[in-house]
Amino acid sequence: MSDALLELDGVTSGYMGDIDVLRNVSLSIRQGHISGLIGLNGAGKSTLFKTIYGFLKPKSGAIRLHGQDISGREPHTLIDDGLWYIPQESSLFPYLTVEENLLLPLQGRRARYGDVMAARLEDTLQKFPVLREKLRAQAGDLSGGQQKSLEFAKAYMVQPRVCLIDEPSIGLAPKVAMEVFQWIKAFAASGMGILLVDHNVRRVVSMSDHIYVLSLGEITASGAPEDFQGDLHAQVKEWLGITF
Ligand SMILES: Nc1ncnc2c1ncn2[C@@H]1O[C@H](COP(=O)(O)OP(=O)(O)OP(=O)(O)O)[C@@H](O)[C@H]1O
Repeated sequence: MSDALLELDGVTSGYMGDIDVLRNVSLSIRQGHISGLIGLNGAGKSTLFKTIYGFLKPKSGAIRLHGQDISGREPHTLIDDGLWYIPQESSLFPYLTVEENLLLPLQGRRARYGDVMAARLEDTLQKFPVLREKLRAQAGDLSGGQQKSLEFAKAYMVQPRVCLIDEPSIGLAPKVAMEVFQWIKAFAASGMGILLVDHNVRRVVSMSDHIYVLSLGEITASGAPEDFQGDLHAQVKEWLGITF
């Protein structure tokens, strides 16, 4: 039996009719591991996230979370089963305060979180101190870096078993981006399984336990980071099928 938390087995998916954006994609995410996904613009990385998280229903193949097939399940039910998604675009409610944004996912799940909500909030504010002084501020009034902190703090509040993270460093100053990568490492160190996409390929390769290369909707290479060291620039071109 596989020890993967999340597993894709031959998944084919797309937005309309007979146009397949993802073709026969198989990958797995293990506890405490970062799986890095790299690919050119338009390769299908965001489509892969949307398919796993239930926004798109696979045409074929299976997506298993803790061994259960979740293909096509509603996103909110996946949260209950320990899956969380930090999308490239904001998932915050801009007119709610920082505190309301943090508590919202837990308030809808009182049976699970009712007893731990206050302690979880305090723990989260210790991990993300910048948010403590902004608790009563509207999320939409925060800077870009603070909003990204809030996205990760929200995930920390829920403490999922698997976290999908799409382009977390895009548009951030280098210092803030470094902080974001530290949070991701801390998430994995706490036992979370991570699927990470970022345009900073060198960073993704250096911090992942396993790499997948997605090219035109197909996984064209995969392996341990050691297999991906050396002349990264030339290798990336080869994996992605770029010839000049
Ligand atoms: N809502 C949609 N409807 C139809 N086609 C879409 C939709 N979203 C994306 N696509 C198409 O699916 C393909 C893959 O796009 P996707 O956004 O998944 O790629 P990506 O690897 O995440 O690229 P990027 O790095 O630019 O975000 C592209 O050809 C894109 O035009």
